[in-house]
Order: sequence, then C-alpha cells, then structure tokens
Amino acid sequence: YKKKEMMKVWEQLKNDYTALPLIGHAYMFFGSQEERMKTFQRLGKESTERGGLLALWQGSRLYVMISEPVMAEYVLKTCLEKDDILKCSRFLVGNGSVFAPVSIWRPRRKILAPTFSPKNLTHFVDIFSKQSSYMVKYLGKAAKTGNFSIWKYINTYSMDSICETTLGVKVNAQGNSEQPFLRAFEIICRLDSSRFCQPWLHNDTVYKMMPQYQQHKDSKDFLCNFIDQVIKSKRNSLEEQKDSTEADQNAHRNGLKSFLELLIESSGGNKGYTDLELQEETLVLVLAGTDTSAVGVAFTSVMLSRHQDVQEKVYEELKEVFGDSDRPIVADDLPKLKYLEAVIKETMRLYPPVPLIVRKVDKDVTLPTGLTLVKNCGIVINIWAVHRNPLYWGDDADIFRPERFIDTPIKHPAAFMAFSHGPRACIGYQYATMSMKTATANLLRHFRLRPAEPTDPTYKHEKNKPLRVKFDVMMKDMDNFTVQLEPRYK
Ligand code: HEM
Repeated sequence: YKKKEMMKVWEQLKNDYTALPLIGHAYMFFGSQEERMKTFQRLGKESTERGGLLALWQGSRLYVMISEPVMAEYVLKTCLEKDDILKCSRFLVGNGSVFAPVSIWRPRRKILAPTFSPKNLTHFVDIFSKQSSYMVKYLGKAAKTGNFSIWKYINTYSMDSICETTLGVKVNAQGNSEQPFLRAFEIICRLDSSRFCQPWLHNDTVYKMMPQYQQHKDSKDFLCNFIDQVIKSKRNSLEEQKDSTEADQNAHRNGLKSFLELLIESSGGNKGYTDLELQEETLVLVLAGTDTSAVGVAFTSVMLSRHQDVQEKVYEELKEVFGDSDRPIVADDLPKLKYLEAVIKETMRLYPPVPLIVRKVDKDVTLPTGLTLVKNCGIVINIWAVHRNPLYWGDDADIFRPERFIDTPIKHPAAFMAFSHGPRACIGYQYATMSMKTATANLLRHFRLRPAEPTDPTYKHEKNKPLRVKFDVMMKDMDNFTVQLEPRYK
C-alpha cells in the first residue's frame, strides 16, 4: 500500500486516538461483541460530529469511516470493490456475487437481476405465507409461557422460506432444530463471525492450521454437496421436461420457479452457468438472505413489544385488510400494509441488521467535500450512524417513531440505507421486505407481543431505552430477542 499517500489523507483527518506500531487502531475493536458494537457506535457518533468522516489505521492501511449520506452515496456509487478484509468470506462462497471482485460481480449481477422481477417475487409470497403460518403454529406453544427468545422461530422461518424460494427444496428447519442443513449453516455463521473479528485468522493458510478449520470445512462441504445434488436433480428434471410446452409447465406449478431454475434460464440454460457457478450464486442467496431478514423481523418484534401503541395501530391496519378472516396472506395484501412497512423501516433505521459496509478505494476518489481518498484506502460506511444523523433525522433521531416514514419526505435518498445504496446495493430488498411483512403480519394477526419481564426486579421498563446490541457480523440483540406472547382470541 502507498502509505505515504495515505499519510497525506491522515494529516487532513487525524484524531487523538493513539495508533500502535504494527496494528494501528485495530486494538480498539478487540473485546466482546457488545464492546465492538459500542466502539462502532461511538466512532460513528464522533464521525458525525466531525462532519461525517473519521480516519483510523488498521496496520498500515488507512480506513475512513463515513456517517454522512451525501458522502456515503458518492462512495457507494464510485467504489464498488469489496475491501480485502472481506476476502476471507470468499472461502465459503467463492466468486458468488456478494464478495466477488468487480470484474466477476458485474456480469453475475446482470444475470441475477432479472430473477428478482416483481412477477417472480409475487409468486414467492405464497411460500412466505405458508411458511409463516407454520411459524405461528410453533409459536402457539410459546404463548403464555412467560419470557422466551423469539429468534429461533423467526430464523427457521427465514431459512425455510429462503431454501424453498432459492432451491425449490423444503428443508423444514422449523420442524426440526437438528436439521443438518440448518446445523451446518449455523456452524459456518458462528465460525465466520469469530474469524471476521480476528484479523490474524484472515489469511487462509493460517486459518487452515487452526483446529476450527476442519469443522468449517465439513460444514461447508455438507452445504455444497447438498446444493450440488439439488442442482443435478433440477438439471435432470429440466431435461425431462424439455419437450413439454412452457404453458404445460406453468399450469403444473402455477408459474412458480425457484431462483435456481431462474438462474439456469437467465444464464443461458445448458450453455449458461456451470454447476459451480450455480452453487456459488445460490449459496450467496441463502447466506445473504436468511439471518438479515430474520434479524429485521426479530428487532421489529422487540420494538413492537415495547411500543404497545404502535402495535395496536398495526393491528388496526391488519383488521382493515383482513377483517376477522383467517385467510392466508396473498401478494395483493402487502402494498395495503403501509403502516407495517413504516414500522419495519423505522426498526431497521434504529437497528440496521447490517450496521457497516466495507469497501475499498480502487482508484483515487475526490469526495464532494474536496478531500481525495487515495487508492487502497479502506472505507467503512457506518449505517448505524447514518441512520441516526440528526441533520437528516432531526433531534429525535434516536426515538422510535414509524410515522416519520409516512408524514415526512426523506431528506436524502441515502439517509436510509439498511439495504445499502448504489449499483452494488442489496438485490434482495423487495424480496426481504415482502418476506418480513408477511411474517410480521401473520405473527400479529395471531398474537399480541408483550415486553419481556425484567429478571432484575429493580429494572424499570422505558420504551425508548436503547436495546443492548452486539456486532456478530450482523447486529443482534444481547438479550436474544426475548419477548412474551399472548394469543389474540377472535
Ligand atoms: C433485511 C434484510 C436484508 C438486509 C438488511 C440486507 C442488506 C444488504 C446490504 C447492506 C448489502 C450490500 C453490502 C454493500 O453495499 O457492500 C446487501 C447485498 C446483497 N444482498 Fe441483501 N439484505 C437483506 C436481505 C437479502 C435477501 C432476502 C437476499 C436474497 C434473497 C439478499 C441478497 C443480497 C445479495 C445477493 C447481495 C449482493 C449484491 C451485490 O453485490 O450485487 N439480501 N444486502
């Protein structure tokens, strides 16, 4: 890296934090997951106070943290390369879109984009609806039992929906917590999350010498073999159906196609993606889509349990759309649930499932402020801080108020960026919104969420008290999304 050039940037942004020899400021991120998140929150706030930029050294590389939407938008449109710090994730997903270098990502994004068409997504709502009704059934057992963590129920709903829409396979994670696909996925998420936060494990050669490597490899092999078998069987059945007309096929399956089938088609059929490319792309969807959406619904549940008035307003909206009927949710219902959507957005504003985005400057870039970030600088977009920037969200930026998404136009298109911004933003944002709305609507039609009873008798409930959160690649609740449930008798 051109340290001399980076030093010039540092001179313009420098702060009082001591940079240690060799590691720079990396020591600030040591410690527990909760401490790490607190550090990101504190630095984000400081960056906002300094006009939106803060610089820190990680070894010999300079990272610039951004918490201001105008600059964040500019950077997310011009710097598309993912940072080297994320390279270790390629160990699992190879060249799958999410972490791939730009030269590989660009053509893959073109192939992936049409699979997320409104028509395809509309078909998926039936799957979200059915899977969330299983979630409601399993949650029935937790109702009236006092404090419990809602995470497992929501996360397995999310996994079942993602697997069915991506691979066309019912893994039934909700019915079986020992389901091998779920277990392998959980092991990988846990190991990757701890690897990500320990820079000395980023090097593949070093990681391969560590005891946890074998467990990671076994789980990765399991997931890849599972997906590989699904791909092979899908290719065979497509071959068998070759002679039937498209109309026949659509009539048989009601037009529903999994992402896997759609990717085979959009990449050019038999002459398109190889099995490895299909495996990488579908694995990316499972990884990028499961925990993110689950965290979104789980934080929404906790916020609704604390804000009974907001929950009642959502319930009123649900009654307007569904009346007293128990009918399944269909795609046409979702656009009518506007207040629910505002609640989910407001939750993700305060508790974005992905609190940070990391990119790399691949050629010198001059920010709207006139500051030039030189090639090889790292960039951290602090979504947490962007979402709480008072210049864009007002003095009540830290307060949960869903109405702000209804009664006031957003001040800048990148002021809300839970799904990122620019050409490399989340391709699954509409999918995620539909899935989260369906799951939350189904949950609230059947249950009233109540806040968890404090285990410490001296603790006082305050609805606006910030939740304790941790950085676990995604942001999660320290109390594991604990709530209480009461059935809503009709
Ligand atoms: C609440 C749910 C979700 C959140 C908060 C979320 C957030 C994000 C963010 C912040 C990024 C961009 C990172 C960057 O700019 O560097 C991203 C990328 C991505 N997301 Fe999501 N996501 C969610 C759900 C989903 C779902 C359900 C899917 C798929 C079904 C998905 C698929 C992807 C993919 C493929 C990318 C990579 C895009 C690219 O590099 O072209 N996401 N997501």
